[in-house]
Amino acid sequence: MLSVKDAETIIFNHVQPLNQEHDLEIVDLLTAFHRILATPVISSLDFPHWDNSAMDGFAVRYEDVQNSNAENPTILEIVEEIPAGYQPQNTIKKGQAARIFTGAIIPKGADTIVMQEKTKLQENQVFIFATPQPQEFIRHQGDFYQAGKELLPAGIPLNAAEIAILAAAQLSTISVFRRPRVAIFSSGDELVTPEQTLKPGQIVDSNQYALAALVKESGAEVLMLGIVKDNPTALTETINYAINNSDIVLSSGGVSVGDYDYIANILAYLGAEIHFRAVQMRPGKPLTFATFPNSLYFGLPGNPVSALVTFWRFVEPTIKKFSGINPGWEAKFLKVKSHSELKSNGKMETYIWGKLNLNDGIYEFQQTSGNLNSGNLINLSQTNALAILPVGKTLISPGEETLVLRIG
Ligand SMILES: Nc1nc2c(c(=O)[nH]1)N[C@H]1C(S)=C(S)[C@@H](COP(=O)(O)OP(=O)(O)OC[C@H]3O[C@@H](n4cnc5c(N)ncnc54)[C@H](O)[C@@H]3O)O[C@H]1N2
Ligand code: MOO
Ligand SMILES: [Mg+2]
Repeated sequence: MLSVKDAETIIFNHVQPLNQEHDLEIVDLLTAFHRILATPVISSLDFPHWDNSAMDGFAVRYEDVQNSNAENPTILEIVEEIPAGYQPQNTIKKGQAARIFTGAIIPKGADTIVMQEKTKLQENQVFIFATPQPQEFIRHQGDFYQAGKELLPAGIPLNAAEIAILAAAQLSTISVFRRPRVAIFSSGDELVTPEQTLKPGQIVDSNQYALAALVKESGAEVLMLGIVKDNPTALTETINYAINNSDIVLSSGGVSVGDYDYIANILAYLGAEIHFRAVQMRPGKPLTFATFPNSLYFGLPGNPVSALVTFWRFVEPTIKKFSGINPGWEAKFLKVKSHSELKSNGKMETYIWGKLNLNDGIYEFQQTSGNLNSGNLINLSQTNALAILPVGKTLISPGEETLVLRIG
């Protein structure tokens, strides 16, 4: 059976990220949050824009104050007060200083700031009680960034820091990648909506809602196509619509070997290239991956945990890579101590859901309580990690290290 690693390689090799020229949207600073920058940003401003003071104090000439101490303070004449936002009018000459505040422009002639705690102000004179370092507390023009260089590279998600940088650079129309469009539907004769009355044998289509939430969390747009009966005609119609109206299609159910599991046949009928129909993992074994000329298709297994585990392991990084995130679209794994005993039959790469708990600042994995059955979605609540036992590993004892995938 195909290993998880090989399945991942096949999938990610088929993900062609959004195009830097054609897949753009222009957004403003307030709507840019969590969008992906599509083109590199270059500013024509230096940061800082001009030499400025890092402290409230006095702008001085270093050579005037280089022998100052508490017993022999240097006394300078204050010729100007420079608050932030004010353009200094005077040049500081020998024996002179300017009163200055944090962020204000350094006046001509001055080369050093003495913080006010090391001074005493008396009328228009300042007593300097300590010798500063030359250039101390001056933030020089261009120290942080020089105009014309790359300020932000394409492919990064715009979080608070990046939005602050764009605002500071006065760049308020921002070119981001459009959101990928992900179609979702559920297949199964037994499925009803949360609003419908349950008849014997029926269950609620919870996968559609879970997947919609995860797709949104991954930064994509959701196209909800509802519940489709285990009926080849209805499924063909839905899949055909989905592949023509989205970049990525997620179905859940109908991918195993049962008589009513039609998905793979319909994909083949519609001309898909089916890359695999099973992966050596549990839960999630019947995961199906296929490609059409303009869309990627994931046939997720119907069991609620299997659908989510395969989403976290394969679909989330696919959406991120497709969105243009680069670098950093890959799934992130941590090595942590396991608090619980973790078991597997050793035949499949096994994903065990649970929590990463902080213990004295160190993460520990704790398996969820109750039944680890891929049909049991109840104990998925508040889980935030999947511990992974590789093929061949049957036991991880408490205190032993395990690999985990962070989720949510
Ligand atoms: N003979 C075999 N039977 C099964 C195998 C196998 O290898 N040989 N694999 C099992 C595994 S593993 C899984 S996982 C499931 C996958 O099944 P399907 O993807 O075909 O899904 P269904 O048969 O349609 O449903 C399975 C299960 O999940 C429930 N379900 C389906 N859709 C939803 C939904 N939208 N929301 C909530 N729950 C859903 C469904 O009622 C079933 O209980 O196959 C095993 N069988
Ligand atoms: O391995 Mo299936 O995906 O659990 O029930
Ligand atoms: Mg089935």
